Parts: sequence; structure tokens; C-alpha cells
Amino acid sequence: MTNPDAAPGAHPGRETPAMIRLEHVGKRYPDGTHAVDDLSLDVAAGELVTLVGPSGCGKTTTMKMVNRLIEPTSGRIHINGRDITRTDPVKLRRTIGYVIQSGGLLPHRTVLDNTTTVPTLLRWDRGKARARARDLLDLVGLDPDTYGKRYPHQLSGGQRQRVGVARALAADPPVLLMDEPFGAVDPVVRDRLQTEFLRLQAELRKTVLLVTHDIDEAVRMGDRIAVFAQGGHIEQYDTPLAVLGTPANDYVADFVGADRGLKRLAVTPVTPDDVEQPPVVRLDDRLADARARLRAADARWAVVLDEAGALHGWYDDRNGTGGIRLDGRVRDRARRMDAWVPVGSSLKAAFGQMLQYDAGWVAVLDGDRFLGVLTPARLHEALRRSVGAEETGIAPEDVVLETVDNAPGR
Ligand SMILES: Nc1ncnc2c1ncn2[C@@H]1O[C@H](COP(=O)(O)OP(=O)(O)OP(=O)(O)O)[C@@H](O)[C@H]1O
Repeated sequence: MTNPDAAPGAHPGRETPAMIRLEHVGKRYPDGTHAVDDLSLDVAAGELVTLVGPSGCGKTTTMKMVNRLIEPTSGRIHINGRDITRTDPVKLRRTIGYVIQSGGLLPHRTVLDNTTTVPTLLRWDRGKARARARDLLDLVGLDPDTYGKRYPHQLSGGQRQRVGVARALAADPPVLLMDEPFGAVDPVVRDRLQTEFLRLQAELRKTVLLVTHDIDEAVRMGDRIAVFAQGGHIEQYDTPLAVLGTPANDYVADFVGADRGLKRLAVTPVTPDDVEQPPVVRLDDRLADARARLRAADARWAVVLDEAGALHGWYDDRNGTGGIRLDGRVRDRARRMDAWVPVGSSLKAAFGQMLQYDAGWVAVLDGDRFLGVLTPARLHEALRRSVGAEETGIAPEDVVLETVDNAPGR
């Protein structure tokens, strides 16, 4: 299963031919350090793979061998079927976007000039290169008129990172290498940059290798995660759900942390099977009719939709009619409620909405269509089902749970 927060079209790679293939790759530095050892890895086109592990375990060395900033001492690396040792390294690097932690911008060049670096090296027409750079700055959330003429020191850390991403994408490379790209900014900015990059990736579907030492970032960003250990080998290479659900060994279990059950919230999607159906009334319904419907369903509250069928909020019958005439309309008693998530969002996003709105449920929508509500009990069930599925190999929807009483509207 792919990461629900990750790019929708990005797929775990087994069905499609690899865009990046490492075959028994090793790197021994001249001083004898064995940084990478017999490492094999396939990354499918359009897939985002995170390389995660503690400091010094060979993640950066592995990544730099893909654009030949470092030469392997054994093994083969192919990009799109071509052995990269047969490609001139300088030419190769112009076809691979590269984003590093500090942004890696040239300090004496403006943001616009930094962004046009690779297209200029590729001898693009100047007008075309600048137009492309402006589009990309816009895409990464920087107004080109405001920021294009600034120098890197006139930007915040987060803005520099955005320019770094725009620059890496300028020549439209199929492959993007990102080395701790969000490492130099504070957690709030990092979270925003991660979200923005995932949105961008959903559109661009680049083949991405992203190095991080942060398991949360690896889980959030990756379609698949490669967990590295000291000595430069991979202990597990799988989807975030599988790595969190069934760590391959004690090392991986230790690395992903004791709270891996919680981390699964971020990678388990809300499906239509998870929602329940409380009674639904419309703003224009008569209160008497709404009450009758609630009574018939033995429920205390109902979801309220507006005339167009969009979520408005809820109607609570618990306090009786309190003197309000029953020939009134639901709109007289309805309360607004903005807690909702699109189907397919992560359970974590749904839980976040519940907390933000202090709500006992969130509506789940498919486009504008109301599918039902997710309650804390249902959320817990979905999480347990996903753990059960991982342990038993059964599809999540077929996992049988001993359920708690969580009937809607009660
Ligand atoms: N030029 C070099 N010469 C000798 N050893 C090196 C060289 N570059 C890196 N190493 C060693 O190779 C190992 C892997 O380094 P690498 O930078 O790939 O790790 P990493 O997982 O990216 O670490 P970090 O998260 O700290 O960046 C380390 O032990 C490091 O000290």
C-alpha cells in the first residue's frame, strides 16, 4: 500500500521496471572505510524512496554514487536501463536534480539566476530558462517578482530550501536526489515543506531518492523506505506500513521506535469501510421530521447537509426542543462543524481534525460527496485492522475484530 500522504500516482516499484537500479554496489574509501557493502536497490519510475538510518551508515555515500559525485568500488548502477559508468559524469549530473540540506545556492547570484543554473549549462534559450525558473519559483510558493531578484542571504532557511527544490527541478530531470532536504529548518517549517513537496510530487511524479535520519520523515514521505544499518547495508526495504507493522528484525524494530503503532496513523488511509452512517438531515428539513428520523434510528444526533449536499454541521436532539417550535427548520438548531477529511487521507490527519475541532467525529468526503463519519472508536478499529492485516497477511477489510459498541449517533 502506498503512503496516503504521498503522491497518489506513485507506486511501489515491483510491477514497473526500475528507473534507478543498484546492483551489489559497494564503496570502500581509500582509508579502508567500508561505507557501503553489497547493496542492491530498485526504485520504480515515479516512486519516492527514503533512505533512513543513523549517522554514518552510508546513506549519503549511496546517494552520491547515483550521480557519480562518488564512484563505487564494486557493483553496477543503472538509470533508466543505462549503466551510469558509461555516461559522462558532468552530463549525467545535468539530468539529475540534486537538493542538499543547506540549499546549496550560489551566494553571489540572485534567486532567479540560481534557478536557471542548469538550463543555462544545457544552453537553453535565456528567455525560456527564465520563464521556466519563474514558473518553478511560483510552484514552490515564492512569488518570482518579489524573490527572483533577491540573493540567498536575503531569504529565510525555508525559502532557501524552496529555491533549492526549484533549482533542482529547473531542467525537468526525471530523477531527483535529496540529501536531508528539510534538515536545516525548524520543525514547523519542515512540516510545511514536506507537505508542499508531497503535493508537488503528486503532480510531477519524479523518481526520488531522499536521505534522512528522521524515521518520521521517512515514513511520511516515502512510498518505500530503505532502513540502513552501520556498514552500509539495508536491513529492510518496504512500504512504511510494512516497516512499521512487521519490522524485519530487532534492529529495525528498535530504529522505528516503540511508538510504531502510533506512527502507523500517518500511513494508514481512511477508507469508505471505516465510516459509519449517522442519520443525515438537511438544513431545510422540518425539525419535526428530523426528530422523527432520529427516533426511528434510535440516535441522538444527525449530520446536517446544506441544500447542495455539502457538509454544514450537526444537529443534536439531546436537549429536547427546549421551547422551539417543531414546525421550525433544522437550520434553526443546526451547529456548524468543519471537521472533515477527504477519503484516503491518513488516520493521523483525521485524528488531527478531531483534536483541532474538539469533535467526537469527522466527516469523510469524496470530493463534495458525504460518505459518512469517522469516530474515535472507528479510527481505533481501522488502526487495529491495519496491524492485524500486516500480521496475518489478510486484507484489512477482512480482518475480524472483537468490536466495541460504537453505533452512530448514540
Ligand atoms: N571521504 C571519505 N573518506 C573516508 N571515509 C568516509 C568518507 N566519506 C564518508 N566516509 C565514512 O563513510 C561512512 C558513511 O558515510 P555517509 O556520509 O555515507 O553516512 P550517512 O549515513 O550519510 O551519515 P550522516 O547521516 O551522518 O550524513 C562513515 O563512516 C563516514 O565516516
